[in-house]
Amino acid sequence: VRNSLISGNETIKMALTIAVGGRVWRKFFKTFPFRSNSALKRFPTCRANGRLYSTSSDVVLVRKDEESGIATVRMNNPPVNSLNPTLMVALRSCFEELEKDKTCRALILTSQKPKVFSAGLDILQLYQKSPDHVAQFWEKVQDMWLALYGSRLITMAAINGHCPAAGCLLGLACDYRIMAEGNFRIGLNETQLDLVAPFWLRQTMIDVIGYRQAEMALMIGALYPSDKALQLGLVDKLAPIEDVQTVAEEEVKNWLKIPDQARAITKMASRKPLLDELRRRKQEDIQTFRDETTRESVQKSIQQYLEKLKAKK
Ligand SMILES: CCCCCCC/C=C/C(=O)SCCNC(=O)CCNC(=O)[C@H](O)C(C)(C)COP(=O)(O)OP(=O)(O)OC[C@H]1O[C@@H](n2cnc3c(N)ncnc32)[C@H](O)[C@@H]1OP(=O)(O)O
Repeated sequence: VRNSLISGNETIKMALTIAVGGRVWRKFFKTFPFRSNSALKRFPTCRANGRLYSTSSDVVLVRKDEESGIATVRMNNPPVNSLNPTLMVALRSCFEELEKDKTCRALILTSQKPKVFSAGLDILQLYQKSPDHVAQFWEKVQDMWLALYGSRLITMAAINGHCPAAGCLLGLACDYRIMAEGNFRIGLNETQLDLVAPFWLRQTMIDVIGYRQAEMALMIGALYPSDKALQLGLVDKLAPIEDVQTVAEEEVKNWLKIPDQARAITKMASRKPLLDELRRRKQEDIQTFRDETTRESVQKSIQQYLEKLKAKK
């Protein structure tokens, strides 16, 4: 239903707007200008082009190649890039700054620490916290996702290690996923923590791997090794861990041959309904998360999960 609505409404609306050169079209180009520039720069924190790309923390490192317009965004929150408020705010802010940068055309998201892309949400932020705390926490998850999933840029996940839960959420929000070969796992294992993936995350999983596989994967909270993930279409390509970044750059260069406008409009045509739905249901989604995670039985499960993580050593 969602897909037919997209083609039936959004695409026609967009095509008409393009044809008659209406307001939405002009607004689109005002919001998403397309250009590129020159010179390679490396930045220790979130600075690129002398401009601040994120918060003052160094949990996100950005390097932008001015010639190609490709920005590499590295998560740098040791030991496992768990998504705490600082990292999520920094990522969101970085995505938004790159979005505004007229010379930026593509974004590669990866981890500064090979072997773990991201361990997902910081579980400690969900344990024995006040309802207000978890509500604010969840809004940061939503905002980070909205900025990445709704980006006009080519977004590529260079998954150089484990990628569970909200790590996978980040990967699914990108346009293309390259994952390290070997004993690394990816998936939405929320049910293992007694959590239920929200509608928008569930939908992106369905969109990427199809209904039946997504339904099963979500129910059992499956974490797949990278070769199985490739087979399912959860990732698009595998590479040796040391080559993931290079392969991502090569792939982006292929995508850059496609005119930005047509690519970005096509992407928005398929993503806008889900983006709009989350924007519309944001408060309801926050309430669900707050009520679910603070439930006694869920708190117990989170506690047990944390104990299992510690006992692993
Ligand atoms: C209505 C409800 C809606 C809910 C929707 C929620 C959507 C998303 C949910 C989530 O993302 S929940 C998080 C799920 N994440 C996981 O299950 C991953 C758990 N971690 C691991 O499996 C492993 O850590 C790893 C990623 C495979 C890496 O293994 P490695 O051996 O390299 O490191 P560890 O020794 O396991 O960990 C080091 C250190 O970090 C702590 N830690 C690991 N993951 C997390 C985490 N997600 N949050 C907080 N802390 C984490 C781990 O306990 C270790 O701590 P120390 O023992 O060193 O203190």
